[in-house]
Amino acid sequence: MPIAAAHVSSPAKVPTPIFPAAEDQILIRKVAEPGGWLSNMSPHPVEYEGQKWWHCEAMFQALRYAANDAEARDEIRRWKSPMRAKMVAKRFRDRHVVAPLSDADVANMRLCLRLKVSRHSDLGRKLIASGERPIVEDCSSRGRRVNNLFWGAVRVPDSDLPMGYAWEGRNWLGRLWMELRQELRSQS
Ligand SMILES: Nc1nc(O)c(N)c(N[C@@H]2O[C@H](COP(=O)(O)O)[C@@H](O)[C@H]2O)n1
Repeated sequence: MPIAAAHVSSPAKVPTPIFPAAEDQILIRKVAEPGGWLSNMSPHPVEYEGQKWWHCEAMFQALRYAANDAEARDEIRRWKSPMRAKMVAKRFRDRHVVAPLSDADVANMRLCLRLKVSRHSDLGRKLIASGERPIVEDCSSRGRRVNNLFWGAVRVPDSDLPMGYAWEGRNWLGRLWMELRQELRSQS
């Protein structure tokens, strides 16, 4: 599987899907919660092109900047707090070479997850052990913002459904984890 960063492409413009909630789903919320190891904010360092990143969040945010934009990339990379790295990244947003929520952004997120499991093999095993359980980044507490509905999903109450709600969102983070799980399983 090629491990290389992607570059600019256009943001997706399709209606936000609704999908069912499942009893056995794994939720990505806060790092300290059970599905927290799947969050980009979890304290699992990754390495890419000879550089170490404290967590996927910093690397993912930095990949939106050109490889030779050392000012932006180095400033994002130095923060051990993932939220801080994410916030600092916004300072340089007028220099993005990868548009947030674009196909290239998704490809970079895929790269980050692959690097995470390739460096932390226990996470790869845990992922395979999760079987077919749906994985959802639950952004309900953060509201229906475009980025939340893109990387994750929010609960939509529906008393006719067994769980009492459905999900609204593209759930790209959850989908990429499920895609990687499928790949790892086929290799094992
Ligand atoms: N604001 C925020 N707080 C958290 O606790 C989060 N887990 C996230 N989600 C992550 O943010 C990344 C996307 O960044 P952009 O909003 O597109 O800049 C991605 O790693 C999400 O999983 N956000």
